[in-house]
Amino acid sequence: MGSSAMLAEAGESAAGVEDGEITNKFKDKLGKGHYGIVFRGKLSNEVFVAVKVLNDSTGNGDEFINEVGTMARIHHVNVVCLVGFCADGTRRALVYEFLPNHSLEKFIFSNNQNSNILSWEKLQDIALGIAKGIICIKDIYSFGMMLLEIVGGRKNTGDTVQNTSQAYFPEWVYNRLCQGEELGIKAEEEEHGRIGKRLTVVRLWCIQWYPMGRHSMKTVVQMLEGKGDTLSMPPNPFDSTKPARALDN
Ligand SMILES: Nc1ncnc2c1ncn2[C@@H]1O[C@H](COP(=O)(O)OP(=O)(O)OP(=O)(O)O)[C@@H](O)[C@H]1O
Repeated sequence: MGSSAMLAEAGESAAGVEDGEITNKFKDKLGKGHYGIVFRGKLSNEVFVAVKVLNDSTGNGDEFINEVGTMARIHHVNVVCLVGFCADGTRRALVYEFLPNHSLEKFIFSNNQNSNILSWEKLQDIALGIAKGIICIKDIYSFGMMLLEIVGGRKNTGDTVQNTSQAYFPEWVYNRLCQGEELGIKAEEEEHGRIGKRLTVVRLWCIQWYPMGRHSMKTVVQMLEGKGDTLSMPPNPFDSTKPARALDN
């Protein structure tokens, strides 16, 4: 299957992932995502890596190999670099460069109101950086869901949001926007309110029911950069009756 090709480039073998040599027998768990558990590891050249051991998978692995192929072609400063992978029957693992600064999640969902809270400008920069990074995997929907977490994860304390979880519901957000009502975005400055609204509108464009109704990542980048008159109101994302067409150039 050629599963060790990339690791070989890094001077490693797939067996080193499987038998836990790279991860010191899977001792140091970094976290858990939807697709598996991530362990800290070290290659023989002393380079730290993060090894994501995927949940039990089915199928013959073609999809996995295709996915790896796509990820391996992405080289962007804003996207974590895939160092290698391992595929042995249904056991699969991905090896990434190790990122020491924790995940975005930690900063978005921090319980401490005073520390680790990212400014709206920073959040916008991060969203833009990610959009530029994935401009060629075109996963617009996932990007929209991530924006949902970025905006909704902020502590919304305005009177308009009785229940902070409302900010997570795109339908609620969409209706408020249509009625020109406040989104309950906590913003001390007018500009911050504008950024919050911009991120919200972009995310609604990204999660349109029909893929053809979603904006391209190129347009998303322009919207996030605030270029031109690109911040038009999207159709109702949940209206599955009429396929909307995005107004991309
Ligand atoms: N390259 C990495 N370097 C350091 N830590 C990582 C790395 N990748 C993942 N982690 C840690 O492992 C955790 C789980 O990551 P994972 O990519 O599996 O899921 P996620 O990004 O949280 O969400 P999702 O499952 O939706 O992709 C992260 O929150 C982070 O703490």
